[in-house]
Amino acid sequence: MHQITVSIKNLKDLRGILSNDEVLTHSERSQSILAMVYTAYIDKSLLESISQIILGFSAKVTLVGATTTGEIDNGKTITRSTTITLLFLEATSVVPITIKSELGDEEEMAMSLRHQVLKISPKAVMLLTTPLSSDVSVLIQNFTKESFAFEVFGGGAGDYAHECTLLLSGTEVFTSGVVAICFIGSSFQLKKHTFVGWSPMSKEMTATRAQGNTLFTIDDKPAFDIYTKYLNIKDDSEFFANAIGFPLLTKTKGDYLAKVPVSVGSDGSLAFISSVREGETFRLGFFNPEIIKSNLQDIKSSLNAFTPEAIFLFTCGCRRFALADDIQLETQYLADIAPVSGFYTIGEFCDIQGEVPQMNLAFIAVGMKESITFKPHKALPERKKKISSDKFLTSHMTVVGRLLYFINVLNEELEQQAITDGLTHLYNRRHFDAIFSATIRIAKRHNKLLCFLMMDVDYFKQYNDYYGHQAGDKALIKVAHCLKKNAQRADDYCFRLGGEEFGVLYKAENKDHALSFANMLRKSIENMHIEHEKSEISSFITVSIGLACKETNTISNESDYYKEADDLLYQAKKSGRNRVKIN
Ligand SMILES: Nc1nc2c(ncn2[C@@H]2O[C@H](COP(=O)(O)OP(=O)(O)OP(=O)(O)O)[C@@H](O)[C@H]2O)c(=O)[nH]1
Repeated sequence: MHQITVSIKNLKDLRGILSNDEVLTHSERSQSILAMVYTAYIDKSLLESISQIILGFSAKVTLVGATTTGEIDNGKTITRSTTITLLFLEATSVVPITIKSELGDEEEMAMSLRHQVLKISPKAVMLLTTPLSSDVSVLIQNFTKESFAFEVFGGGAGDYAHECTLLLSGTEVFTSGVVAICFIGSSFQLKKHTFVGWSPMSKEMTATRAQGNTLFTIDDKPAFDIYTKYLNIKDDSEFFANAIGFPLLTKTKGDYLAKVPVSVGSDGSLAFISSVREGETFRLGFFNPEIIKSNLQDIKSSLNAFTPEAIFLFTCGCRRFALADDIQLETQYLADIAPVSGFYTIGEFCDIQGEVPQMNLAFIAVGMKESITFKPHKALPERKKKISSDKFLTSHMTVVGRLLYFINVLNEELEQQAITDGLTHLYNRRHFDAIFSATIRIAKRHNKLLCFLMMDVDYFKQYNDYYGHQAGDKALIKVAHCLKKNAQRADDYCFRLGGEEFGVLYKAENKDHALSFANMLRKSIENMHIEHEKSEISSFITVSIGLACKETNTISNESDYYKEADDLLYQAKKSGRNRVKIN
């Protein structure tokens, strides 16, 4: 395998390149040639002329191309240009599959693509898509819905004006569809890496209303609020450029995926280029040069050990805005391992543990080789300028990074304090109010019984009067500790609702289970044997419990549900204390 990339200014340049000795020699030796054209110009006739020349060069050529928001020429980021990459393959064949489409038939397009790809069993499939005129998330999700035994990677064609993108396949130039380049051959090998390089900084938030690529509400408030409230980003012509620095980060398979909002709707909704799921949680992220540096170093050592013969980069156009001139450091970083080509995308993707998320802001590096004979690792040449001492980590960025880190930690501490009761360290009443409605809403999606338990310490006034207020505090801490110790499942929540009153929210298979759990809590408290001489029903501290269990679809009103548990607690007290009353 051998890769040559050149930038051309005109068709004469292209003809010159195709007649140079290096190209002719590799062409002769090759079984197939993949020619890729990446161009900033949304110019159909330019692509058609390029196609005529390249296809006329050799019958071995498979020609594909895309418009871009930046091109990569031997690792160098260049803009407003046209690059031609020729990948000479000695033992691999390349089969292109081209599907043109209209908006809305992505599912059909995906099925047809899948059917055609499966027939030829490729090792890897590189996809070029048209994100401005088709829903790429739907295409990719359906294409990879069932298991697949090939690697997938690629990116969306770009356009500086975000108006129209073009794909090229053979002699065809079109605005909507997909081109799949299938690599077939037993000696073809590939290694992919991806990272984002933005770090989370805010509290976790939930997409409470979303459909398709539109996010309407975050934590039940208009989604745009988070950009105005926390970042002072306005809904003006600069919105996209400002929001790039602060995308929403979702955690997927241990790593963060970034989603950058592209525009704001009149209802305060945010539009993205990939879909947003209701219930999805995320944090606001910030651009973190330290993470980028360390990810690049990891990729470099992994790719160096793989000894690729060519590297393709699919890197999000947004990275160029955020990294500005430093972008060169990122794309050139791998160029001393193998020739690096590629382009800046609108949305990029690659398979991660069997799934292919549509990414944003990501950097994808794909190393390829054909040789199966052992090659010793190339010792990495010393870079004249080490990445750790370069512009990536100017003192300014380090300070900003650390300040953000500080804010983050502070944020977490404040958040924890705001929801915790100072005496018992259980969740406080305020957090109960937030969790109670959220639990009811989320539980509606499951079929379990939701249980709300209200608990009150018996004869606690007498306890305080006899043992003193401080001893009373200690007793409350012990009761709280006992609750926490016994209610440990991920969706058990214990609260101090106020004074000597506690609440537990939990789920159960049925009422019998719910009741025995409540009785277990009650007995555990009595079994702590906290002496209570003034109790009329026991020698130790005991509690009374009201327990309201509900099928979640029968809860129409939170306050009625709360009152039901409260009334049951009252009945437990009235009927003798140290007992559970269930509905
Ligand atoms: N030590 C201490 N006492 C508290 C705290 N909060 C509330 N209390 C006391 O808890 C007692 C609650 O008394 P009551 O509401 O009369 O109830 P009770 O004595 O437990 O009687 P029953 O609930 O009917 O069994 C009051 O004396 C409050 O002052 C606290 O944080 N620490």
